[in-house]
Amino acid sequence: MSTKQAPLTSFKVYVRWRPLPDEPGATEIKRSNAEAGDYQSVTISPSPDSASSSRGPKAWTSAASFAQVFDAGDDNRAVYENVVSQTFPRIMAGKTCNFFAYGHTGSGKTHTIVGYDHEDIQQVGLSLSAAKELFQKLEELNSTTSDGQQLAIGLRMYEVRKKSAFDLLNGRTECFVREGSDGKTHVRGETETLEGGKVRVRPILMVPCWSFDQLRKELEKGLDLRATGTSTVHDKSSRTHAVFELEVVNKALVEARDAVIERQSELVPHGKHATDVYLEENSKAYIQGSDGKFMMNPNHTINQARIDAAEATKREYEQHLEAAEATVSEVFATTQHPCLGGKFVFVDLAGSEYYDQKSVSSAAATKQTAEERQEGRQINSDLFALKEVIRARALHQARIPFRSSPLTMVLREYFQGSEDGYSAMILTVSPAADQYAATMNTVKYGNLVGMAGGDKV
Ligand SMILES: Nc1ncnc2c1ncn2[C@@H]1O[C@H](COP(=O)(O)OP(=O)(O)OP(=O)(O)O)[C@@H](O)[C@H]1O
Repeated sequence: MSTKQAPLTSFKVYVRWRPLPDEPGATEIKRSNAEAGDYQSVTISPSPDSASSSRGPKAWTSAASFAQVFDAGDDNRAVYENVVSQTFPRIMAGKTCNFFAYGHTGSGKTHTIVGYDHEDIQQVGLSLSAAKELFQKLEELNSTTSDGQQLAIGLRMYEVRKKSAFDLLNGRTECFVREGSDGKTHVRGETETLEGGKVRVRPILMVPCWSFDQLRKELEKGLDLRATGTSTVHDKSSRTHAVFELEVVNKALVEARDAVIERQSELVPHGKHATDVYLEENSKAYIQGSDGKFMMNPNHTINQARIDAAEATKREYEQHLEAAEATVSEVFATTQHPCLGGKFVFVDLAGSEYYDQKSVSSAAATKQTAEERQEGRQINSDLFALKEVIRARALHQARIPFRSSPLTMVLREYFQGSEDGYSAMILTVSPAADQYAATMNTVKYGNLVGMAGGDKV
């Protein structure tokens, strides 16, 4: 691992080499890094003599766009301590920090974000290590906090696939990604009709966890539901972007948010009734004459009192909703803990082999089904959109293209979550010679992202 730490700017990109896969005949590419100020550049070449060869892939050197480079010998703990741990002051101030793993299938994204060993602290992925350290900090605060204000970690886990999100803590329920009239992205499930005509649309479920063991068990249950497709390279290849969110919550916040969902359910039938009454009264007020034209119906007077009564009831329920929303704001305003609402977001992005589908060999492309090709195109456009969002933010552009893909729509809340939040991307790459093209594509993508990030614009 390079030991130098780049300053904590708004976006940083890291490179992580995985060990050479234990396969017969596996050979390594040549690779090196060079320091330039606080950052590093990476040089890769397929074999020691290829730089001078006139045929085949050549050596390639990135710009100095990487904050740090982790070697194959660096374990998850080392990555955690260098990438995530330093962001705690922001989380404890209630901000949002996002961490993305980007790389080719089998390069170590899931290994980095969640890990395959959930017990050994050296091996657990970044999300579990962050949960562990966060619980330690919350326990200290809880020791001097009254009962109702005790802090916990709210866990959300979902996968984004095509235009939907699948809630991993709620039986993989499909939720739809939409923009609301308030300009915010809403990720909500199917409409459920409840007793008394109430209509509920649930957001992604958040499970409050009061101990590390509880959180780990919930996470493992969610992981069992992760979709795995087939891949020519890695049979557990994920074709989805998996999002793991850890938010500092307390009982009052959980209850206040539940009350908002409840008040929204109650409002829906009254809103619908008010619209129905208005339309009914107005449609009776007009009749069609023999010439086909509409005219006032002389036998009907609009019952304005009926319309007003329905509107008044609707308004009453709107006020209940406004009061519930105000309670959520009040919980934040009156908390003794500024960390309330602080969020870690870890994203295990879909395989980078889908990025720039033009580079997929025709042999590999013909092996894909039509659905796989369509899925590949969507992943490609998600990853392109993510790069553009990061770029636009770094350049402080007035218009950030969050709407370009369902992935960036979902991520909007996290990017906008707090003004001085922080994001990092870890490029996971393989040193195997037969993965050279994939590695090159990953590093090139990260180079573009890293060039845009933080203070390098
Ligand atoms: N840095 C690493 N150290 C040790 N083992 C690793 C490392 N990176 C990956 N591996 C191992 O390689 C295998 C594939 O890794 P992983 O499942 O994390 O890949 P992935 O990038 O998430 O792939 P996919 O996109 O197909 O889901 C796993 O068995 C994992 O434990």
